[in-house]
Amino acid sequence: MIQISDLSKVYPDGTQALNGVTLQVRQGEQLVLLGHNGCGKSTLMKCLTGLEKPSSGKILLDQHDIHQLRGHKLRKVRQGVGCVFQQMNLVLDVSVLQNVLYGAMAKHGFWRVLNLTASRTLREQALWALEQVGLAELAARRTDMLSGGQQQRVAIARMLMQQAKIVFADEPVASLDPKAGREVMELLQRIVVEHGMTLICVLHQLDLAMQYGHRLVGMKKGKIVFDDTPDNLPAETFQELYHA
Ligand SMILES: Nc1ncnc2c1ncn2[C@@H]1O[C@H](COP(=O)(O)OP(=O)(O)OP(=O)(O)O)[C@@H](O)[C@H]1O
Repeated sequence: MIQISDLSKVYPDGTQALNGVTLQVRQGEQLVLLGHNGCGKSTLMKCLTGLEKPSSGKILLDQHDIHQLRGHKLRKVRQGVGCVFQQMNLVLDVSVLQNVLYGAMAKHGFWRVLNLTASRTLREQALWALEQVGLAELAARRTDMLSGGQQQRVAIARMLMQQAKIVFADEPVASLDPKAGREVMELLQRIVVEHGMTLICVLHQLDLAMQYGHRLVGMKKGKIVFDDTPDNLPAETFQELYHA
């Protein structure tokens, strides 16, 4: 369960990016965040992943306040959180297998997840994760030799390796062509459903949002302006949301 209570964020230059966001996301829910450029979606994702500190309010991930935790306890909570971001957060000059092995770093430490020193079990797990995303045959390839869609698949394999319970995806298909984007969303949804993960995903494509979100949350000027299932949202609501 993710509980966000009255979250606000004011950047040092005075920009108010979030203004009293309150949201509860149940285990296994797939939520899509929508909204015009600059409405605060990425800031919310950064607060959720701990990259930005909120100015006020609280975020509980499975009852743990991530902005209060330190050291071992923080690492333990982070271990259960997978990220698939637009800037893919992969290490590009190492192998695909190595990137997937990094998914086990929070649990096993840096030295034990290096390809040369990792246990056979860990390497088998990483290969299994790559099989799940259809990339096992590219395990030894340098990551920067993969296409954008393949790199996103590696990020999904890494999150499987991590045994993530919660997945934050910030515009995971933004840099992909429509076909590759749809394939990545299809894969992400299948993995999330199969493993009972909770997903919060920022999307700009309304068709993808309608197809892959069980729940759509719209933001405007740092606030939530709707929160409903795709079936319950009239087309005008979307138009209003994206009206400049
Ligand atoms: N580091 C920062 N310092 C100051 N202002 C920032 C910073 N990061 C974001 N902002 C501002 O905060 C507001 C929200 O930005 P944010 O990136 O969260 O929006 P967004 O909805 O993700 O937009 P997009 O869809 O374009 O990615 C914007 O006005 C943006 O200019």
